[in-house]
Amino acid sequence: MIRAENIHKSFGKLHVLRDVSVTLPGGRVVAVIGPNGSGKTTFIKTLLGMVVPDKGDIFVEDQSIANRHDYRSQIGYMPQIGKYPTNLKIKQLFNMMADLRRETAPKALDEYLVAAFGLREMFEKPLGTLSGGTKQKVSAALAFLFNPPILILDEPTAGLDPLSSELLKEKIQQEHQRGKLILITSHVMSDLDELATDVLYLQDGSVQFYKSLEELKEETGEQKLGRAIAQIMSKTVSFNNKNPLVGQQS
Ligand SMILES: Nc1ncnc2c1ncn2[C@@H]1O[C@H](COP(=O)(O)OP(=O)(O)OP(=O)(O)O)[C@@H](O)[C@H]1O
Repeated sequence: MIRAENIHKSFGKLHVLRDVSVTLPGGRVVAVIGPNGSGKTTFIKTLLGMVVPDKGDIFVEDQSIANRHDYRSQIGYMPQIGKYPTNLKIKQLFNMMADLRRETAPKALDEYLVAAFGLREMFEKPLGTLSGGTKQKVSAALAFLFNPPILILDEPTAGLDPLSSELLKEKIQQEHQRGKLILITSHVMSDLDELATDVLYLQDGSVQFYKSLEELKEETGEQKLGRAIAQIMSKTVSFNNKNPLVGQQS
């Protein structure tokens, strides 16, 4: 379980997170949704300790993460864009991660995605030579490798081909069935519709709502998450204010 309490974060004058307080329990798949720039990645990074909040605290399994890093072994993280040393081979990256995790890693690694994505056949390839989609596969396989109880996936299916995307979604569903907490940010509403149990909606760095998918669909009268979100966004975003063409007629 993760608990965020009154998280604030600014970059210079830009207030990116405003008083974010949420509890993310085990056994749930929470979709973190919001317009571009609404603070989703920044929020995720505060949970990982990659961004330090200006105010507020985060608890993982009831322990504050302030000035700690050991809790990170409980989290598998798939970044939006994996940045790896270009000359390192896939195999070396996996060995290096296993080495770093030596003390906390389980005896049996979860190599399901390594096999499903055929990564072993590419083990000798340097990371700098991989296509964007293959890099995504490496990031996904690493996130699941140490069988962590919490998974944080930032745009996990972006750049994956349809088969790989299905394989990853199947894996996410399996891990959900095993009671893990899974956080996903994505702009692909159809994926979230299949995977999410709850929706955390951020707008300008504030929590606009946090509710179950079922509740959201019931309230909006929509059967699809995409339509439910579009309905909410159309109420919160003033189209005319954002439309550069409005008011330009002479
Ligand atoms: N390190 C940083 N320094 C300065 N500004 C930053 C930094 N990280 C993020 N921002 C700004 O904070 C805001 C929120 O960014 P963030 O990446 O969290 O949004 P997001 O909701 O994940 O967006 P998207 O949907 O486009 O991925 C943006 O305006 C971004 O430019």
